[in-house]
Amino acid sequence: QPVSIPIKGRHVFITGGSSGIGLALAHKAISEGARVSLLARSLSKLEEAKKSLHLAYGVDVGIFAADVRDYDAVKRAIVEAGPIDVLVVNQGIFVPQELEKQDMDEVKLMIDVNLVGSFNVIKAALPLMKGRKDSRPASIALMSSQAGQVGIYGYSAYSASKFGLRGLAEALQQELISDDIHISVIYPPDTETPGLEEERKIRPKMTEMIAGSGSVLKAEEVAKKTLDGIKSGSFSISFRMEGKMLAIATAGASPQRSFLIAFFEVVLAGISRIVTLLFLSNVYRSIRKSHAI
Ligand SMILES: NC(=O)C1=CN([C@@H]2O[C@H](COP(=O)(O)OP(=O)(O)OC[C@H]3O[C@@H](n4cnc5c(N)ncnc54)[C@H](OP(=O)(O)O)[C@@H]3O)[C@@H](O)[C@H]2O)C=CC1
Ligand SMILES: CCCCCCCCCCCCCCCC(=O)[C@@H](N)CO
Repeated sequence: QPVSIPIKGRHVFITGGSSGIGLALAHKAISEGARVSLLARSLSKLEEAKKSLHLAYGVDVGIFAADVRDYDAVKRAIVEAGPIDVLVVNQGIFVPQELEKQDMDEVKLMIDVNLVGSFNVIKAALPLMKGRKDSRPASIALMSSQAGQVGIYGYSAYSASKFGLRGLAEALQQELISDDIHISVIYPPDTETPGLEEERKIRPKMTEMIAGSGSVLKAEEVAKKTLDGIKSGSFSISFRMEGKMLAIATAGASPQRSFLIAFFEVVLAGISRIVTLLFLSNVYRSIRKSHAI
């Protein structure tokens, strides 16, 4: 069934909203008339974001300094922020490294922030979302990554944390559909953000080669397409041709609201598997060459 989730005049709560994709989403949501709240750890970065948004649109956003790993802090922030109509669970960290070399602390950090932290945010927001006065459709959007559709060299913990979001989203959609709460999972490729800048300094050559083979998007483009997808209640939100192909190749058991896209998923299933196998054969050939096996 088609659904439309209004943004104008509604409360959009964005975790990780002080930087990168989350901040670009805040700009976009405000430009469409939403009331926006931002949650992140660093108060100074939140205040900077608040200032830039006030400068751009003359409105004040709510800012809440909390670590998504701290359920009580997240709960306090969400109760203070008030009922949420669109929740964007966007926070995420990514420390790419071969697992053999990576500290388990870093593995746990990515799982705790990207996956368990997302559970904390959703658990804290759900009671207020289900009991919302504004009975129009609501949305919970989870920021995944193409690395949440394809496991990539150097991203073992990161991909695991992002693949986990998909299982969470598919289960949660079945639990919340009767409350008119619609789930979206967003799968961006590399996106120009402060996070990517940091990541590029350390990611293994092979990771750079594979991730770099896809598009590199501006945060604004990701924000625009994400908000459009949330408004139309799209369960999977992907970007550019390779992202659309990847979404078809990894459609799995995700729900599909659009008959047209479902038609393409069926008709293009075979070819998208062929393209994926070609992509993978390239990847393994490059790995063999670089390890001179
Ligand atoms: N950039 C890219 O190439 C891609 C990014 N993504 C995903 O998009 C999302 C945003 O990434 P991006 O904008 O690049 O990242 P940035 O590093 O630019 O921003 C990350 C945001 O998350 C916040 N954050 C980090 N850790 C925590 C925490 N423990 N608790 C609360 N907030 C936290 C940061 O604020 P603070 O540090 O103050 O807490 C910041 O606001 C992530 O989920 C990422 O996986 C997906 C595909 C591509
Ligand atoms: C049928 C389709 C064929 C397959 C083509 C797909 C190409 C996949 C490349 C994977 C790119 C991973 C980007 C990770 C971005 C990210 O999340 C990091 N920057 C950290 O945030």
